[in-house]
Amino acid sequence: MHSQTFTLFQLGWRLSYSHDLTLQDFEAGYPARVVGVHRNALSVLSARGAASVILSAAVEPAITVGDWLLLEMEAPRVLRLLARQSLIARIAAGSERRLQPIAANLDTLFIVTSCNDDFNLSRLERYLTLAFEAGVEPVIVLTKADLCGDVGSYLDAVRTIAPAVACVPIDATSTACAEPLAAWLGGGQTVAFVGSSGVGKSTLANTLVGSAARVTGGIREGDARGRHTTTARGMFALPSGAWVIDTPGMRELRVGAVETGMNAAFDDIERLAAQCRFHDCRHQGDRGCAVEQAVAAGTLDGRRLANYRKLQREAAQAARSTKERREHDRHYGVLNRHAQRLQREKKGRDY
Ligand SMILES: Nc1nc2c(ncn2[C@@H]2O[C@H](COP(=O)(O)OP(=O)(O)OP(=O)(O)O)[C@@H](O)[C@H]2O)c(=O)[nH]1
Ligand SMILES: [Zn+2]
Repeated sequence: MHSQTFTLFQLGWRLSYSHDLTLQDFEAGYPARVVGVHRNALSVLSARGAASVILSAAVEPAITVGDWLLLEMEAPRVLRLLARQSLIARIAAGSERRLQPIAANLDTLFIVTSCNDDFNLSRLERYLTLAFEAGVEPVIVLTKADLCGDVGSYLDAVRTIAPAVACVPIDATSTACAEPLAAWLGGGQTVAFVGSSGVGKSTLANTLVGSAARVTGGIREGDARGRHTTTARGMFALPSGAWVIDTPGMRELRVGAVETGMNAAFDDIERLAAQCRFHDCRHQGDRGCAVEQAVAAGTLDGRRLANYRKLQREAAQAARSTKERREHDRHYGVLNRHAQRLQREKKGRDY
């Protein structure tokens, strides 16, 4: 897939990963980054070039795109999964509700929405929560700005919910959009896109691949492989040297809510809550509630509070399901061991 070799820095290596490695580790193995996850194998890139690592049952099953691994010096075998700097995980579909890693070691999450009916503050709050929970810097990308007569009002609206988050209006179809996003697309930086269908995620990725290709001498211009890159599943390099993680998991991300992310995404509400008269205030008709007073005074949007409550309920629900699952597993494990013992005893009698 990638014929070039990359330096560790180009692959997104950070000094902090070295802190996770001992001298023995460096003697026994070398770091490699996961760029593709297949049923039985991983595609990795390292300073040695591209390699395929066969997954054995013994290997950690939760390795995901973007992960850094320590590979054995002699054969491409996984010695260890290095501690992640950030991780986007989702609650797996189905009744089990396991946390499934989707993308690791991202620097930036581009939250993509358009300057039209797709624009929805509650959805943005969800994505912001997700980014903060994952430990990734969010950047809000407002596409279709070229079709909108009043981009300023969208920027103002974003400012009311996330004054500290960068918000960049663009025309995703124009190569000019690479410039305002350049700060997050430097060499060795890793990004991913989230957003509803039709907001321009693919368009933006294609433009970023295409525009820079043209700048760097047209190597990819008209080359079918260049186009193909953006639809490949996994992690691919932009000509700017940044990495984009684009996997089915990323596209199907269901935005759940989790506490750490909520504290960051709703820090204004958290700060108000600290001023409520009772420290166990539920902010629902409780006496001396600073949060509800702020809504009454018009300094806090009632919609935002309602969304906060909704995400809190979902987080509580998810936590409950995880606990129930653990109890179910434990119960099932006991039953299973019991059945196995009965079978062994029966066998013993048969001999
Ligand atoms: N004028 C204009 N059109 C845009 C812009 N961004 C996206 N589009 C158009 O919107 C349509 C949908 O864009 P896509 O890139 O397919 O959207 P997506 O987010 O990848 O959608 P999914 O693949 O369904 O998740 C395409 O026809 C794009 O050309 C923009 O900034 N300006
Ligand atoms: Zn309160």
